[in-house]
Amino acid sequence: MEIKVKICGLTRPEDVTAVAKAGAAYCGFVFFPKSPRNLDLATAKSLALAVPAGLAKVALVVNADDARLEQITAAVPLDMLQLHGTESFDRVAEIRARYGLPVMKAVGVADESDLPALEEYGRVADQILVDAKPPKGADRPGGNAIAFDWRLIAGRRWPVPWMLAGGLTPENVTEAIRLTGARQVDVSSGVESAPGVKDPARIRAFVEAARRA
Ligand SMILES: O=C(O)c1ccccc1N[C@@H]1O[C@H](COP(=O)(O)O)[C@@H](O)[C@H]1O
Repeated sequence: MEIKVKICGLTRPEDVTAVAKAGAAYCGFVFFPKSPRNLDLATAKSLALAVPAGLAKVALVVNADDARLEQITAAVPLDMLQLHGTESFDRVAEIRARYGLPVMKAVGVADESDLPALEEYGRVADQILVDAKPPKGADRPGGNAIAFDWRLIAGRRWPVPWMLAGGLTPENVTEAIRLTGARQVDVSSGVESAPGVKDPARIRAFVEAARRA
């Protein structure tokens, strides 16, 4: 099975073109004001409408309440919600039932003690995103270009499909896939020329490197 790539944090129409051309499976739009990739609803809608069929559109939110989720899902055509905050098991299940979209729950990993949560969220979410835990004092829970020790999850499997994230780059993604056995990978910072500015050559290189694994 071919490795599926998600490129997260698109902000411009040319990013959509680059991601589609490179052959990624998912693209991500960030709705988190403290992120350099944050989008307003109008921009997100116009980007999403430009996404070709076959490239899944994912909205990344952080502890969003119902009012915010209603705004986003009403304005932007989407294929998946990515919950990247401290959403509880019940909240994940509630969002999944209420919005009619598959839900991917991000879980931060720094050491062994973080692994049981992956199993537990795997019982309520459609997919899990295995990401690095943010550093203390970070102003966002992801998108920090930080990797965790991939050996922690080598050979582990969960009840639902999962994606590897955190500090991935075109230079390290082949090794990350070989070590962890991931079949899906997610990147934001590693394919940028500056925070929030995607680089088409790095996007292409990332997808090619993931396929080489
Ligand atoms: O990208 C962001 O700004 C962001 C903000 C808040 C939560 C998550 C965010 N990004 C996600 O974090 C991981 C890892 O990103 P990186 O490749 O290390 O930059 C990825 O899933 C992004 O979608």
